[in-house]
Amino acid sequence: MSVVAVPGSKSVTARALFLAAAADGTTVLRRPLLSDDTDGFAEGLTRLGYDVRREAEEWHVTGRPQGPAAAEAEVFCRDAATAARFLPALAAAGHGTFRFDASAQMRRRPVAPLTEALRSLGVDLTHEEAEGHLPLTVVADGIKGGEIDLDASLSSQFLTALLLTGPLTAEGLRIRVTGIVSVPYVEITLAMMRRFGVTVTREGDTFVVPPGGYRAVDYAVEPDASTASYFFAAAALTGRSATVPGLGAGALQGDLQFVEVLRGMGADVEIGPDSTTVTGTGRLSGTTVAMRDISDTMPTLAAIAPFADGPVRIEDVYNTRVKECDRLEACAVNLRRQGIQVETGRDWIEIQPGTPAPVEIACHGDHRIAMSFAVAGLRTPGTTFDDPGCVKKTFPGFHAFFAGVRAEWGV
Ligand SMILES: O=C(O)C1=C[C@@H](OP(=O)(O)O)[C@@H](O)[C@H](O)C1
Ligand SMILES: C=C(OP(=O)(O)O)C(=O)O
Repeated sequence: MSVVAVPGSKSVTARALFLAAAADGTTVLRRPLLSDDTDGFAEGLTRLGYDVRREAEEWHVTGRPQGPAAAEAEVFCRDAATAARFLPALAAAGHGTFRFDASAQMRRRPVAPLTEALRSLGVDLTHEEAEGHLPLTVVADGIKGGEIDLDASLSSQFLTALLLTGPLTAEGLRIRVTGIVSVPYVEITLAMMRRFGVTVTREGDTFVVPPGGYRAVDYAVEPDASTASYFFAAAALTGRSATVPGLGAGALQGDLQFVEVLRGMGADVEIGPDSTTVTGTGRLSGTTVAMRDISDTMPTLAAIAPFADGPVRIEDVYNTRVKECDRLEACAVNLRRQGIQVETGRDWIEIQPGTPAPVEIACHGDHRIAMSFAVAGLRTPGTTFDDPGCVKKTFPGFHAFFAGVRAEWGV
């Protein structure tokens, strides 16, 4: 058995940073994720004029309920959609001129439903190049609040941005949502807002966010469940056992449900109060699974799918096409290059059993493609990567850490 202590959650760290910045008082963040995304988020807050002090595993953020201290700022969101979608909403609730830009990868990803919603609330927001994409400039003068419609079928992050911002508006927000994906991420948002003192209520499809401030707290970040999926999958694939501490029955993150997919394929799964263990049984059966709620783990499953004894079909994952890359396409192309038979449709992929050939994996600058195929590489010696460093988005130390687990398992 191996105890695999994975780094903190990206999603929880980003939300905690936002909430801490918006709260009255100084928040202590324990064991935040140290990665490019969260570094970019924290740097963005600093640029907006917030006081963020980072000491390794403990970050201190002094909030400003009235909004950014800076009257003008340029924020570079790197590859992080959390920063690119949450920070413009935070800035809009303040007063000043704030410009947001991002990497080429993030510039390609949509923000239109969010920016249209902000505009309908009266925010002066201009897209500099392509409409609905970064770079964009917000000329902020507070948000009065009110009622808005939001299409969250491409990303739940638009809704999270507005929910987090709601308490900073004068009258609160009523957000009527259609077509939502990644619902468990919205649950993380609501649970964390409650922890910082704000309760959102629901009336059917409408989220009702009251005005009134957040309070600073002492917040421990739980380990990242999407990152844990690589070690759970590796255990299932190699007949080993992986225990991830800090992620148990009370975990906030929906991606922990990936272990239920592995259970359905034949792995032994034990979810304790504060840890989860997956033990491989030497067998992986084929499966059909809808991953709309846990789509960051789609590449994890796709990469190990050829080792199942029947077809693996993953459905309802259209929005994986607008992540760091078109993940359905990237998985299909890499699997085909390995000699595996794959079919894809608009929102699904089906992978046939086979023996993958060792090839160079095309990462498309996507940390999840790299980490997923590294797991599959346990059974395909000779697998290499065109851009192994792209893991820095959420887990800069992944390759060394993974090598340590392999050494412990002797695989
Ligand atoms: O809110 C969040 O922290 C996230 C929401 C999900 O995105 P979508 O809502 O775009 O699916 C997920 O894929 C992403 O990694 C993190
Ligand atoms: C989709 C992801 O990230 P982002 O927060 O940039 O959307 C991801 O981490 O898989």
